[in-house]
Amino acid sequence: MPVRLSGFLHSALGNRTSLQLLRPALAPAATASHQLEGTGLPRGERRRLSAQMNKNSSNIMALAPNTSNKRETVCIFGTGDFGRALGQKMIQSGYPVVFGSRSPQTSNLIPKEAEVLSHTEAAQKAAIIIIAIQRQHYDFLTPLAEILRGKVLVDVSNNLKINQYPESNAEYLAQLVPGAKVVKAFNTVSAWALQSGTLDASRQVFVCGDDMEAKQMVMDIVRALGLTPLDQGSLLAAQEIENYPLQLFPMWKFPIFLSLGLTAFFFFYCLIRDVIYSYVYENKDYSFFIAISIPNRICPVVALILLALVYLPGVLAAIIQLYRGTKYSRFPDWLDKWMLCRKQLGLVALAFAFLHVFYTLIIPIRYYVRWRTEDGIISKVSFVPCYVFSSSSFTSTTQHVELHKYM
Ligand SMILES: NC(=O)C1=CN([C@@H]2O[C@H](COP(=O)(O)OP(=O)(O)OC[C@H]3O[C@@H](n4cnc5c(N)ncnc54)[C@H](OP(=O)(O)O)[C@@H]3O)[C@@H](O)[C@H]2O)C=CC1
Ligand SMILES: [Cu+2]
Repeated sequence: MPVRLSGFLHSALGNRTSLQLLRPALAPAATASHQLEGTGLPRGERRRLSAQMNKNSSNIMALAPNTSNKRETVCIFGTGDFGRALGQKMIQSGYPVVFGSRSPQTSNLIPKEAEVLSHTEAAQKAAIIIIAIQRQHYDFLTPLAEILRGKVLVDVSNNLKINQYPESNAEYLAQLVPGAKVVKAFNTVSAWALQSGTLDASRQVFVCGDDMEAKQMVMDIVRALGLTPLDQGSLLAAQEIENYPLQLFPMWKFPIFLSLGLTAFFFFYCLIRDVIYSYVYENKDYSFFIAISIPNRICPVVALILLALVYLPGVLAAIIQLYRGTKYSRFPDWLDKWMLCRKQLGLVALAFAFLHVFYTLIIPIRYYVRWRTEDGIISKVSFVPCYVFSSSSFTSTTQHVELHKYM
Protein backbone atom coordinates (compact mmCIF):
# COMPACT_ATOMS: atom_id res chain seq x y z
CA MET A 1 0.00 0.00 0.00
CA PRO A 2 2.71 2.57 0.84
CA VAL A 3 4.38 1.76 -2.45
CA ARG A 4 1.21 2.36 -4.41
CA LEU A 5 0.57 5.57 -2.51
CA SER A 6 4.08 6.74 -3.22
CA GLY A 7 3.51 6.02 -6.92
CA PHE A 8 0.36 8.08 -6.88
CA LEU A 9 2.08 11.01 -5.21
CA HIS A 10 5.06 10.64 -7.46
CA SER A 11 2.98 11.17 -10.53
CA ALA A 12 1.01 13.94 -8.89
CA LEU A 13 3.85 15.99 -7.50
CA GLY A 14 7.03 14.83 -9.19
CA ASN A 15 10.20 13.48 -7.65
CA ARG A 16 10.82 16.49 -5.48
CA THR A 17 8.08 15.78 -2.97
CA SER A 18 7.25 12.11 -3.23
CA LEU A 19 9.58 10.87 -0.51
CA GLN A 20 8.75 13.78 1.69
CA LEU A 21 5.07 12.92 1.45
CA LEU A 22 5.27 9.20 1.99
CA ARG A 23 5.59 9.54 5.72
CA PRO A 24 2.65 11.86 6.41
CA ALA A 25 0.33 9.70 4.33
CA LEU A 26 0.75 6.97 6.89
CA ALA A 27 0.44 9.31 9.85
CA PRO A 28 -2.96 10.17 11.35
CA ALA A 29 -5.32 11.65 8.82
CA ALA A 30 -5.48 15.16 10.31
CA THR A 31 -1.82 15.84 9.63
CA ALA A 32 -2.08 15.31 5.87
CA SER A 33 -3.03 18.86 4.94
CA HIS A 34 -0.44 20.20 7.33
CA GLN A 35 2.28 18.17 5.65
CA LEU A 36 1.30 19.42 2.22
CA GLU A 37 1.79 23.05 3.24
CA GLY A 38 5.45 23.32 2.30
CA THR A 39 5.03 21.90 -1.21
CA GLY A 40 4.26 25.22 -2.86
CA LEU A 41 1.15 23.81 -4.57
CA PRO A 42 -1.92 26.01 -5.14
CA ARG A 43 -4.37 25.91 -2.24
CA GLY A 44 -7.17 24.07 -4.09
CA GLU A 45 -4.78 21.37 -5.30
CA ARG A 46 -3.42 20.98 -1.74
CA ARG A 47 -6.91 20.45 -0.38
CA ARG A 48 -7.77 17.86 -3.04
CA LEU A 49 -4.56 15.94 -2.40
CA SER A 50 -4.92 16.05 1.35
CA ALA A 51 -8.46 14.63 1.09
CA GLN A 52 -7.16 11.86 -1.16
CA MET A 53 -4.33 11.11 1.26
CA ASN A 54 -6.67 10.99 4.22
CA LYS A 55 -8.88 8.55 2.36
CA ASN A 56 -5.93 6.36 1.46
CA SER A 57 -4.48 6.37 4.93
CA SER A 58 -7.81 5.44 6.51
CA ASN A 59 -8.08 2.60 4.00
CA ILE A 60 -4.70 1.42 5.15
CA MET A 61 -5.93 1.43 8.74
CA ALA A 62 -9.09 -0.49 7.97
CA LEU A 63 -7.36 -3.13 5.92
CA ALA A 64 -4.24 -3.44 8.02
CA PRO A 65 -5.09 -6.65 9.89
CA ASN A 66 -6.01 -8.49 6.72
CA THR A 67 -3.33 -7.34 4.34
CA SER A 68 -0.22 -8.36 6.23
CA ASN A 69 1.18 -11.36 4.42
CA LYS A 70 3.26 -12.82 7.20
CA ARG A 71 1.07 -14.67 9.66
CA GLU A 72 2.42 -15.67 13.02
CA THR A 73 2.33 -19.29 14.08
CA VAL A 74 -0.65 -20.17 16.23
CA CYS A 75 -0.56 -23.03 18.71
CA ILE A 76 -3.68 -25.03 19.59
CA PHE A 77 -3.76 -27.24 22.67
CA GLY A 78 -6.18 -30.15 22.25
CA THR A 79 -6.84 -32.11 19.10
CA GLY A 80 -10.56 -32.54 19.71
CA ASP A 81 -13.43 -31.45 17.47
CA PHE A 82 -13.07 -27.77 18.14
CA GLY A 83 -9.28 -27.64 18.04
CA ARG A 84 -9.21 -29.42 14.68
CA ALA A 85 -11.98 -27.29 13.17
CA LEU A 86 -10.32 -24.06 14.27
CA GLY A 87 -6.91 -25.31 13.13
CA GLN A 88 -8.26 -26.17 9.70
CA LYS A 89 -9.84 -22.75 9.35
CA MET A 90 -6.63 -21.03 10.42
CA ILE A 91 -4.56 -22.99 7.93
CA GLN A 92 -6.99 -21.94 5.21
CA SER A 93 -6.48 -18.34 6.30
CA GLY A 94 -2.72 -18.68 5.99
CA TYR A 95 -1.66 -19.24 9.59
CA PRO A 96 1.00 -21.85 10.35
CA VAL A 97 -0.64 -24.06 13.00
CA VAL A 98 1.01 -26.28 15.55
CA PHE A 99 -1.04 -28.55 17.78
CA GLY A 100 -0.12 -29.43 21.35
CA SER A 101 -1.38 -32.87 22.32
CA ARG A 102 -0.94 -35.49 25.06
CA SER A 103 -0.30 -38.10 22.39
CA PRO A 104 1.28 -36.37 19.37
CA GLN A 105 2.02 -39.64 17.59
CA THR A 106 -1.42 -41.16 17.60
CA SER A 107 -3.45 -38.10 16.66
CA ASN A 108 -5.27 -38.67 13.40
CA LEU A 109 -7.79 -36.53 11.50
CA ILE A 110 -5.45 -33.59 12.01
CA PRO A 111 -5.03 -31.31 8.97
CA LYS A 112 -1.84 -32.54 7.32
CA GLU A 113 -0.38 -29.03 7.00
CA ALA A 114 -0.28 -28.78 10.79
CA GLU A 115 2.43 -30.03 13.08
CA VAL A 116 1.53 -32.05 16.18
CA LEU A 117 3.91 -31.84 19.12
CA SER A 118 3.87 -32.24 22.86
CA HIS A 119 2.36 -29.36 24.82
CA THR A 120 5.78 -28.04 25.85
CA GLU A 121 7.29 -28.10 22.38
CA ALA A 122 4.21 -26.64 20.74
CA ALA A 123 3.94 -23.80 23.24
CA GLN A 124 7.49 -22.70 22.52
CA LYS A 125 6.70 -22.22 18.83
CA ALA A 126 3.96 -19.63 19.15
CA ALA A 127 3.02 -16.47 21.01
CA ILE A 128 -0.69 -17.30 20.89
CA ILE A 129 -1.99 -20.54 22.35
CA ILE A 130 -5.60 -21.56 21.95
CA ILE A 131 -6.75 -23.85 24.72
CA ALA A 132 -9.32 -26.13 23.03
CA ILE A 133 -9.73 -28.33 26.08
CA GLN A 134 -12.53 -28.60 28.64
CA ARG A 135 -12.14 -26.58 31.80
CA GLN A 136 -11.99 -29.62 34.09
CA HIS A 137 -8.68 -30.64 32.47
CA TYR A 138 -7.02 -27.23 32.81
CA ASP A 139 -4.85 -28.31 35.74
CA PHE A 140 -2.38 -29.94 33.30
CA LEU A 141 -1.36 -26.36 32.48
CA THR A 142 0.02 -25.66 35.96
CA PRO A 143 3.37 -27.42 35.36
CA LEU A 144 3.66 -25.53 32.06
CA ALA A 145 3.29 -22.13 33.75
CA GLU A 146 6.92 -21.14 33.15
CA ILE A 147 6.76 -21.86 29.42
CA LEU A 148 3.43 -20.06 29.14
CA ARG A 149 4.71 -16.91 30.84
CA GLY A 150 4.01 -13.86 28.68
CA LYS A 151 2.06 -15.88 26.09
CA VAL A 152 -1.45 -15.09 24.99
CA LEU A 153 -3.80 -17.88 26.10
CA VAL A 154 -7.14 -17.98 24.35
CA ASP A 155 -9.92 -19.62 26.35
CA VAL A 156 -12.65 -21.03 24.09
CA SER A 157 -14.43 -23.19 26.64
CA ASN A 158 -18.10 -23.40 27.48
CA ASN A 159 -19.95 -24.86 30.42
CA LEU A 160 -22.91 -27.18 30.63
CA LYS A 161 -24.95 -24.96 32.94
CA ILE A 162 -25.35 -21.22 33.44
CA ASN A 163 -23.00 -20.00 36.20
CA GLN A 164 -21.73 -23.54 36.74
CA TYR A 165 -18.58 -22.36 38.52
CA PRO A 166 -18.15 -19.36 40.82
CA GLU A 167 -15.63 -17.79 38.44
CA SER A 168 -15.61 -17.89 34.66
CA ASN A 169 -13.41 -20.44 32.89
CA ALA A 170 -11.22 -17.66 31.54
CA GLU A 171 -10.64 -16.18 35.00
CA TYR A 172 -9.87 -19.67 36.30
CA LEU A 173 -7.31 -20.07 33.53
CA ALA A 174 -5.77 -16.71 34.44
CA GLN A 175 -5.45 -17.88 38.05
CA LEU A 176 -3.83 -21.17 37.02
CA VAL A 177 -1.29 -19.48 34.75
CA PRO A 178 -0.72 -16.08 36.35
CA GLY A 179 2.09 -15.05 33.97
CA ALA A 180 -0.03 -15.44 30.83
CA LYS A 181 -2.35 -12.96 29.14
CA VAL A 182 -5.74 -14.62 28.97
CA VAL A 183 -8.26 -13.69 26.31
CA LYS A 184 -11.76 -15.15 26.00
CA ALA A 185 -12.93 -15.74 22.43
CA PHE A 186 -14.53 -18.17 19.95
CA ASN A 187 -16.81 -19.88 22.47
CA THR A 188 -19.98 -18.90 20.59
CA VAL A 189 -18.76 -20.42 17.33
CA SER A 190 -19.38 -24.13 16.94
CA ALA A 191 -16.92 -26.65 15.54
CA TRP A 192 -19.54 -27.79 13.07
CA ALA A 193 -20.18 -24.28 11.78
CA LEU A 194 -16.44 -23.66 11.40
CA GLN A 195 -16.02 -26.85 9.43
CA SER A 196 -19.05 -26.61 7.19
CA GLY A 197 -18.65 -22.88 6.65
CA THR A 198 -22.29 -22.21 7.55
CA LEU A 199 -21.48 -19.27 9.76
CA ASP A 200 -23.98 -16.82 8.32
CA ALA A 201 -25.95 -16.30 11.47
CA SER A 202 -23.05 -16.52 13.89
CA ARG A 203 -20.17 -14.55 12.48
CA GLN A 204 -19.83 -12.60 15.69
CA VAL A 205 -17.03 -13.57 18.02
CA PHE A 206 -17.15 -12.02 21.48
CA VAL A 207 -13.69 -11.16 22.72
CA CYS A 208 -12.67 -9.99 26.17
CA GLY A 209 -9.45 -9.75 28.12
CA ASP A 210 -7.42 -7.52 30.41
CA ASP A 211 -4.43 -7.06 28.10
CA MET A 212 -5.24 -4.71 25.22
CA GLU A 213 -2.40 -5.91 23.01
CA ALA A 214 -3.28 -9.57 23.48
CA LYS A 215 -6.91 -8.84 22.75
CA GLN A 216 -5.91 -6.99 19.58
CA MET A 217 -3.84 -9.97 18.42
CA VAL A 218 -6.78 -12.31 18.91
CA MET A 219 -9.15 -9.91 17.15
CA ASP A 220 -6.79 -9.81 14.18
CA ILE A 221 -6.98 -13.59 13.94
CA VAL A 222 -10.77 -13.45 14.20
CA ARG A 223 -10.89 -10.98 11.32
CA ALA A 224 -8.49 -13.05 9.26
CA LEU A 225 -10.85 -16.01 9.62
CA GLY A 226 -13.62 -13.90 8.10
CA LEU A 227 -15.46 -13.43 11.39
CA THR A 228 -16.43 -10.26 13.22
CA PRO A 229 -14.81 -9.62 16.60
CA LEU A 230 -16.86 -7.78 19.21
CA ASP A 231 -14.83 -6.33 22.05
CA GLN A 232 -16.70 -6.98 25.29
CA GLY A 233 -14.18 -5.34 27.62
CA SER A 234 -12.15 -6.85 30.44
CA LEU A 235 -11.95 -10.48 31.50
CA LEU A 236 -14.82 -9.83 33.93
CA ALA A 237 -17.13 -10.05 30.91
CA ALA A 238 -16.09 -13.68 30.38
CA GLN A 239 -18.81 -15.01 32.70
CA GLU A 240 -21.47 -13.39 30.57
CA ILE A 241 -19.87 -14.50 27.31
CA GLU A 242 -19.73 -18.06 28.60
CA ASN A 243 -23.43 -17.89 29.39
CA TYR A 244 -24.43 -16.77 25.86
CA PRO A 245 -24.44 -20.23 24.26
CA LEU A 246 -26.52 -21.55 27.16
CA GLN A 247 -29.25 -18.97 26.82
CA LEU A 248 -31.75 -20.84 24.74
CA PHE A 249 -34.06 -18.62 22.75
CA PRO A 250 -33.29 -15.44 24.73
CA MET A 251 -36.01 -13.36 23.05
CA TRP A 252 -38.68 -16.04 23.30
CA LYS A 253 -39.36 -15.89 27.01
CA PHE A 254 -41.79 -12.99 27.00
CA PRO A 255 -43.86 -14.16 23.98
CA ILE A 256 -44.08 -17.70 25.29
CA PHE A 257 -45.13 -16.68 28.81
CA LEU A 258 -47.57 -14.11 27.46
CA SER A 259 -49.24 -16.60 25.14
CA LEU A 260 -49.41 -19.21 27.89
CA GLY A 261 -50.98 -16.61 30.21
CA LEU A 262 -53.54 -15.57 27.60
CA THR A 263 -54.33 -19.18 26.78
CA ALA A 264 -54.91 -19.99 30.45
CA PHE A 265 -57.09 -16.91 30.91
CA PHE A 266 -59.33 -17.61 27.91
CA PHE A 267 -59.49 -21.29 28.74
CA PHE A 268 -60.89 -20.62 32.20
CA TYR A 269 -63.18 -17.93 30.83
CA CYS A 270 -64.68 -20.34 28.27
CA LEU A 271 -64.76 -23.15 30.80
CA ILE A 272 -66.79 -21.09 33.24
CA ARG A 273 -69.11 -19.67 30.58
CA ASP A 274 -69.76 -22.74 28.48
CA VAL A 275 -69.29 -25.71 30.76
CA ILE A 276 -69.63 -24.77 34.43
CA TYR A 277 -72.43 -22.23 33.91
CA SER A 278 -74.56 -24.69 31.88
CA TYR A 279 -73.89 -27.40 34.40
CA VAL A 280 -74.84 -25.32 37.41
CA TYR A 281 -77.87 -23.49 36.02
CA GLU A 282 -79.23 -25.91 33.41
CA ASN A 283 -77.73 -29.12 34.70
CA LYS A 284 -76.30 -29.99 31.27
CA ASP A 285 -72.96 -31.60 30.76
CA TYR A 286 -70.97 -29.92 27.99
CA SER A 287 -67.60 -31.02 29.30
CA PHE A 288 -66.73 -32.51 25.89
CA PHE A 289 -66.27 -28.92 24.63
CA ILE A 290 -62.94 -28.92 26.45
CA ALA A 291 -61.41 -31.16 23.79
CA ILE A 292 -62.02 -29.15 20.62
CA SER A 293 -64.59 -26.37 20.80
CA ILE A 294 -62.89 -24.40 23.57
CA PRO A 295 -59.33 -24.70 22.16
CA ASN A 296 -60.67 -23.68 18.79
CA ARG A 297 -62.10 -20.57 20.36
CA ILE A 298 -58.90 -19.76 22.26
CA CYS A 299 -56.51 -20.13 19.31
CA PRO A 300 -57.84 -17.35 17.07
CA VAL A 301 -58.37 -15.01 20.01
CA VAL A 302 -54.79 -15.44 21.25
CA ALA A 303 -53.42 -15.26 17.69
CA LEU A 304 -55.18 -11.97 17.04
CA ILE A 305 -54.12 -10.48 20.37
CA LEU A 306 -50.48 -11.45 19.73
CA LEU A 307 -50.67 -10.05 16.22
CA ALA A 308 -51.99 -6.78 17.63
CA LEU A 309 -49.09 -6.76 20.10
CA VAL A 310 -46.66 -7.09 17.17
CA TYR A 311 -47.89 -3.87 15.64
CA LEU A 312 -48.66 -1.89 18.77
CA PRO A 313 -45.08 -1.09 19.92
CA GLY A 314 -44.25 0.42 16.52
CA VAL A 315 -47.21 2.79 16.89
CA LEU A 316 -46.25 3.63 20.48
CA ALA A 317 -42.68 4.29 19.38
CA ALA A 318 -43.89 6.62 16.66
CA ILE A 319 -46.06 8.50 19.15
CA ILE A 320 -43.11 8.82 21.55
CA GLN A 321 -40.90 10.14 18.76
CA LEU A 322 -43.52 12.69 17.73
CA TYR A 323 -44.00 13.73 21.33
CA ARG A 324 -40.26 14.14 21.93
CA GLY A 325 -39.74 15.77 18.54
CA THR A 326 -36.72 13.60 17.78
CA LYS A 327 -35.93 10.06 16.75
CA TYR A 328 -32.44 10.17 18.21
CA SER A 329 -33.31 9.49 21.83
CA ARG A 330 -33.56 6.12 23.43
CA PHE A 331 -36.93 4.42 23.92
CA PRO A 332 -37.96 3.45 27.45
CA ASP A 333 -36.61 0.06 28.45
CA TRP A 334 -39.93 -1.77 28.36
CA LEU A 335 -40.65 -0.53 24.84
CA ASP A 336 -37.17 -1.43 23.71
CA LYS A 337 -37.55 -5.01 24.93
CA TRP A 338 -41.03 -5.24 23.46
CA MET A 339 -39.84 -4.01 20.05
CA LEU A 340 -37.01 -6.55 20.08
CA CYS A 341 -39.32 -9.53 20.53
CA ARG A 342 -41.85 -8.61 17.83
CA LYS A 343 -40.58 -11.29 15.50
CA GLN A 344 -41.06 -13.96 18.14
CA LEU A 345 -44.52 -12.64 19.06
CA GLY A 346 -45.49 -12.84 15.40
CA LEU A 347 -44.24 -16.41 15.10
CA VAL A 348 -46.17 -17.52 18.17
CA ALA A 349 -49.26 -15.81 16.71
CA LEU A 350 -48.72 -17.75 13.49
CA ALA A 351 -48.48 -21.00 15.44
CA PHE A 352 -51.80 -20.29 17.15
CA ALA A 353 -53.39 -19.43 13.80
CA PHE A 354 -52.18 -22.75 12.39
CA LEU A 355 -53.63 -24.57 15.36
CA HIS A 356 -56.92 -22.85 14.70
CA VAL A 357 -56.86 -24.04 11.08
CA PHE A 358 -56.08 -27.54 12.27
CA TYR A 359 -58.96 -27.59 14.78
CA THR A 360 -61.34 -26.12 12.23
CA LEU A 361 -60.49 -28.97 9.86
CA ILE A 362 -61.15 -31.50 12.59
CA ILE A 363 -64.55 -30.10 13.52
CA PRO A 364 -66.59 -31.50 10.59
CA ILE A 365 -65.50 -35.06 11.31
CA ARG A 366 -66.80 -34.98 14.86
CA TYR A 367 -69.78 -37.17 15.62
CA TYR A 368 -71.49 -34.38 17.56
CA VAL A 369 -71.34 -31.94 14.63
CA ARG A 370 -72.47 -34.56 12.09
CA TRP A 371 -75.42 -35.39 14.29
CA ARG A 372 -76.30 -31.71 14.65
CA THR A 373 -76.08 -31.07 10.92
CA GLU A 374 -78.27 -34.06 10.10
CA ASP A 375 -80.66 -33.03 12.78
CA GLY A 376 -80.87 -29.56 11.27
CA ILE A 377 -81.56 -30.97 7.80
CA ILE A 378 -84.30 -33.24 9.07
CA SER A 379 -85.96 -30.41 10.91
CA LYS A 380 -85.93 -28.26 7.74
CA VAL A 381 -87.18 -31.01 5.45
CA SER A 382 -90.08 -31.86 7.70
CA PHE A 383 -91.25 -28.19 7.69
CA VAL A 384 -92.17 -28.72 11.26
CA PRO A 385 -90.87 -26.34 13.92
CA CYS A 386 -87.85 -28.01 15.28
CA TYR A 387 -88.81 -27.89 18.91
CA VAL A 388 -91.87 -30.00 18.11
CA PHE A 389 -90.12 -32.49 15.81
CA SER A 390 -87.14 -33.24 17.91
CA SER A 391 -88.73 -32.99 21.27
CA SER A 392 -86.97 -36.14 22.38
CA SER A 393 -83.50 -34.72 22.03
CA PHE A 394 -84.20 -31.03 22.58
CA THR A 395 -86.28 -29.69 25.37
CA SER A 396 -86.58 -26.23 23.85
CA THR A 397 -85.39 -24.09 20.97
CA THR A 398 -83.22 -22.10 23.31
CA GLN A 399 -81.03 -25.08 23.77
CA HIS A 400 -80.79 -25.59 20.02
CA VAL A 401 -79.70 -22.00 19.56
CA GLU A 402 -77.24 -22.45 22.39
CA LEU A 403 -75.66 -25.38 20.58
CA HIS A 404 -75.26 -23.46 17.34
CA LYS A 405 -72.88 -21.21 19.12
CA TYR A 406 -70.61 -24.11 19.96
CA MET A 407 -70.14 -25.47 16.54
N1 LIG B 1 -17.19 -28.54 19.97
C1 LIG B 1 -17.66 -27.32 19.79
O1 LIG B 1 -18.49 -27.07 18.90
C2 LIG B 1 -17.22 -26.21 20.69
C3 LIG B 1 -16.34 -26.44 21.73
N2 LIG B 1 -15.91 -25.41 22.52
C4 LIG B 1 -14.99 -25.63 23.63
O2 LIG B 1 -13.80 -26.17 23.11
C5 LIG B 1 -13.22 -27.05 24.06
C6 LIG B 1 -12.91 -28.37 23.40
O3 LIG B 1 -14.12 -28.90 22.92
P1 LIG B 1 -14.13 -30.17 21.95
O4 LIG B 1 -13.04 -30.06 20.98
O5 LIG B 1 -15.50 -30.30 21.45
O6 LIG B 1 -13.82 -31.35 22.96
P2 LIG B 1 -13.21 -32.80 22.64
O7 LIG B 1 -13.61 -33.67 23.75
O8 LIG B 1 -13.53 -33.19 21.26
O9 LIG B 1 -11.64 -32.54 22.71
C7 LIG B 1 -11.01 -32.17 23.87
C8 LIG B 1 -9.53 -32.37 23.70
O10 LIG B 1 -8.92 -32.00 24.90
C9 LIG B 1 -7.77 -32.79 25.11
N3 LIG B 1 -7.85 -33.35 26.47
C10 LIG B 1 -8.83 -34.14 26.98
N4 LIG B 1 -8.56 -34.47 28.24
C11 LIG B 1 -7.39 -33.89 28.56
C12 LIG B 1 -6.57 -33.86 29.73
N5 LIG B 1 -6.94 -34.51 30.85
N6 LIG B 1 -5.44 -33.17 29.69
C13 LIG B 1 -5.07 -32.51 28.57
N7 LIG B 1 -5.78 -32.50 27.44
C14 LIG B 1 -6.93 -33.17 27.44
C15 LIG B 1 -7.79 -33.89 24.10
O11 LIG B 1 -6.77 -33.59 23.14
P3 LIG B 1 -5.41 -34.49 23.05
O12 LIG B 1 -5.84 -35.91 23.05
O13 LIG B 1 -4.80 -34.06 21.77
O14 LIG B 1 -4.58 -34.10 24.24
C16 LIG B 1 -9.14 -33.79 23.45
O15 LIG B 1 -9.11 -34.07 22.11
C17 LIG B 1 -14.21 -27.16 25.21
O16 LIG B 1 -13.79 -26.36 26.27
C18 LIG B 1 -15.49 -26.66 24.62
O17 LIG B 1 -16.30 -26.05 25.59
C19 LIG B 1 -16.33 -24.13 22.28
C20 LIG B 1 -17.19 -23.84 21.27
C21 LIG B 1 -17.72 -24.87 20.40
CU1 LIG C 1 -61.49 -18.56 12.56
